[in-house]
Amino acid sequence: MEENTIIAVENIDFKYEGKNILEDFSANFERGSFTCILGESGSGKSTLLRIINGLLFPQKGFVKIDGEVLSKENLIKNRLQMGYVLQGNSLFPHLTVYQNMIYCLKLLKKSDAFCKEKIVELLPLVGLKDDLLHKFPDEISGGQKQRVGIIRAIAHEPKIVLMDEPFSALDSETRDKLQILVKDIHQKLQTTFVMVTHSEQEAAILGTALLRL
Ligand SMILES: Nc1ncnc2c1ncn2[C@@H]1O[C@H](COP(=O)(O)OP(=O)(O)OP(=O)(O)O)[C@@H](O)[C@H]1O
Repeated sequence: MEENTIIAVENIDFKYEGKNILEDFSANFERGSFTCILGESGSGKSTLLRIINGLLFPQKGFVKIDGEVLSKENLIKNRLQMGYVLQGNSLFPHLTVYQNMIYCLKLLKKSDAFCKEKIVELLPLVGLKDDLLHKFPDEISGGQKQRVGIIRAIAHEPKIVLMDEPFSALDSETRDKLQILVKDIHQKLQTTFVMVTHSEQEAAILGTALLRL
């Protein structure tokens, strides 16, 4: 594995109910890159993201995160080094905006004061105001939910941020704004981003690398 590789997917096979989705598939993701995954519907883009996140395990081959083979034993540790933004509303409905944002920080046992400081620092980055913090997800707009989801994914300073069509449920104006915002966040944080998208245009705006399935 090259030194600059942060995620190595090595010769994986993945089947759902006997149907091959990925076959002897390999890919390397460079540290600090923004890889956009493009491909036809059903080609296995979301499946690949779930395999990288350890939500699914391949029947053959493996994924290495920073040189370590992802396994059931080190799954929690590795997951906490990743952020995950999903399509549509993936916020916990029973938690407030603030509680959603600090979810991973709390799993990492960060103090209340640390969490508060971190969220105050991140709010302007995604263009949100603090009057939203005590609302519940069903009291805010789709664009605001995705902004909250982005904070939840980056607040614990993960090494890797995975995004699965994060803007697909949004109107074009909100989508354009959030694309710029995510590009800025990537440039500021220098974190590795992997994003599934259907849009060649989005991939051209955001991606520093392209992966076609
Ligand atoms: N839980 C599941 N059980 C069985 N088959 C599944 C399951 N999840 C996905 N599939 C199938 O696996 C294939 C790959 O799905 P996946 O969601 O990874 O594709 P995708 O490239 O992300 O598609 P899209 O662009 O439509 O979101 C599809 O044919 C899908 O129907």
